[in-house]
Amino acid sequence: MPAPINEFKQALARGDRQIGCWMSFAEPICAEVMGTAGFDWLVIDGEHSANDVRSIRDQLVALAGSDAHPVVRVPIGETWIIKQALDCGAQTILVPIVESAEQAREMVRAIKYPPFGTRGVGAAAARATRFGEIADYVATADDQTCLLVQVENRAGMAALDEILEVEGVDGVFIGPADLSTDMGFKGNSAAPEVQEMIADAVKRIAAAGKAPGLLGTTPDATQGYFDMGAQFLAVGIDVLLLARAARGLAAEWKAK
Ligand SMILES: O=C(O)C(=O)C[C@H](O)[C@@H](O)CO
Repeated sequence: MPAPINEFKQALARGDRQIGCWMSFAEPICAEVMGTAGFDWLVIDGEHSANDVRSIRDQLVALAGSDAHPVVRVPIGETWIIKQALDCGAQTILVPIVESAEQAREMVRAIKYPPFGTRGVGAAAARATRFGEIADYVATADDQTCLLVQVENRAGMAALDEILEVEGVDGVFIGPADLSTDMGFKGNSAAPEVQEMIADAVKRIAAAGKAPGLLGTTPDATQGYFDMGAQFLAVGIDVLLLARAARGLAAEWKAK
């Protein structure tokens, strides 16, 4: 039995648009609810949410019955956390703050087994192999792992062309919040200068045959990124969905 097919990776390779959502509650039951919504992909955010490897694992379990593909964002691009996420059953890894082609190559190696890669071999007892049931996992997993790197500051943008030449990078996510802050537009990813840089990066990513990705947290921003051609596009964050709905409901009934 081979490793599960990564249909999200295949969709990106076909050029299909994939609509997703960020998950920041760091709670399995919330992931299970989000898994019923109909998104193509869902981010388990290990960078800006109170996630650890156990909660990441538990959210992967919660999404096992969903058609939404789980994307695990690790807190930082380090091999030890990536191998833990992969052994927990993640197949798609999102790495924040990638600033060079060498860093991107290191991340590609981290999601692949030796001799090409550096991923540690501990799958026999891991959830990734269904605890040993997937006998051919180690031999077949590399084709199903998917690497998405985040380019989200001026250094990364300066290295974007070299990053795009790295084989094994499947997609490049532009982080609007971090990019705008690094560009000097703190809290203002809508600044024309930021939007111009994002639009240019999306074109270059697509022209290189990689998938461009973005996250919009307001209708206008999301529509703008959709129109730019973002291929894997997150259209919201679970925490904001609840917070905004709750505030609106309270205001509606308290105003009566
Ligand atoms: O820089 C960004 O924007 C991202 O990487 C997404 C944020 O980290 C996400 O948490 C929304 O603020």
